Amino acid sequence: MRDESRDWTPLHARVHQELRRRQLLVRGARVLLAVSGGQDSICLLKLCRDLQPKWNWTLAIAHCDHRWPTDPGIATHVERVAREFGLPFWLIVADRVEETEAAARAWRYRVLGDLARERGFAALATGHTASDRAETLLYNFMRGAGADGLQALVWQRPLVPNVRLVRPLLTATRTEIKAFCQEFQLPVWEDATNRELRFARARIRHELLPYLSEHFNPQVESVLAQTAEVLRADVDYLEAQAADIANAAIAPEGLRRSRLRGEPLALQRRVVRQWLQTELARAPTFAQIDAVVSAINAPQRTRSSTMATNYGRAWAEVAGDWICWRTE
Ligand SMILES: Nc1ncnc2c1ncn2[C@@H]1O[C@H](COP(=O)(O)OP(=O)(O)OP(=O)(O)O)[C@@H](O)[C@H]1O
Repeated sequence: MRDESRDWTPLHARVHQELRRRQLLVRGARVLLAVSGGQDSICLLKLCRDLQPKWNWTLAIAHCDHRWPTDPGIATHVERVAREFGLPFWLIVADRVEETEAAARAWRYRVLGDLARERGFAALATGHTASDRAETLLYNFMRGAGADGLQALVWQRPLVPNVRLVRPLLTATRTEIKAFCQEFQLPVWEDATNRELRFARARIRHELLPYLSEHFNPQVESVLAQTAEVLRADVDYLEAQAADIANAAIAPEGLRRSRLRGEPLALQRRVVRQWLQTELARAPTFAQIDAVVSAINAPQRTRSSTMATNYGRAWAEVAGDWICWRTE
C-alpha cells in the first residue's frame, strides 16, 4: 500500500504531530471543517484531507454566509471546493446582517456548533493560526488584560454539548500558510482573506507586527504565540487553585475574609473577580477588584466606592469576617 506521508511537507508533519501530542482529534473522529474560503481555512482543509488516511476521519465542510455585501460568490466558491475535495458541504445563511465583528462571530459559532451536534460531528475545526494568536495577544494587551486575556485562542474547548472546537493550525504563521497555499495552488478566495483583514485587528496585522518583526524580532509572531501558550498553562493552574478557595470563600452572605487572608495576591484577585462577576451588572474593572481585595485585611466598616450591582447601586463593606453589600 502506498504511504501518503511520503508526500507530506514539514507543515503536514508538524500538524500531524500536534494533533497527536495534544490529542485534538482522535482516530476515526467525525470532523466538521469551518471553511471561510480564505487562505487559513483552505490550508486547514488541504491538510486535513491529506492526513485523513492516517487518522481515518470522516470530514465535511461548513460555510457561513453572513450576507455581507462584499461577499457575493464566496459561498458558491466554497461549495465548489468541497465538491473538488469530494466532501459533504453545508451552507448556513444568516437571517439578518450582523453589524459588528463580535456579533457575527457569536452567530457563526452558534450555528456551526448546532450543525455539528445535529449531524453527529465530535469536533468543529477552524483555521486560526499562530499569527491570529499573536494579534489577539497584542490587541488585548493594549486594551488592558491580565494573563487570562492574553492567552486567548486555545487549542481546544467545548463548543456545545458533545462538540469541541479545535484549532489544529495554532503553530503555523500566516506567512507559512501563504507559501503552502501557493505551493499547492490551492483555491483561495482572496476576498475572504481580505474580509478577515478589514476588522479591528487589521492595523496590528499590517502595521504593528511588520514593524516589530523588522525592528525587534523577525520571529515575533511565533514568539508571541508561544507566550500565549505558556500563559495558558499558568492560567489553568491558577484558576484551579482559585476555584478551591472560591468554593469556601464565596457564600450568600458575601465573601469570607478569613478564607482569603494569607493567600497569594494572584489568587485573592481571582476569587474576588469571580465573586464580582456574579454580583455586578457589568464585568468588574481592575480598580473594583483591587478595592475589594484591600478590604480583606481592612478594619471594620471599611467600604469601597459605589458599584452598579445586580441589586442596584451598592458598596462592598467589611462586617466581621465578611465583605458584604450595603445599599443606602
Ligand atoms: N464565514 C465563515 N464560514 C465558516 N467558517 C468561518 C467563516 N469565517 C471564519 N471562519 C472560521 O474561523 C476561522 C477564523 O476566521 P476569522 O479570523 O475571520 O474569524 P474569527 O472567529 O472572528 O477570528 P478571531 O477570533 O481571530 O477574530 C477561519 O479560519 C475559519 O475556520
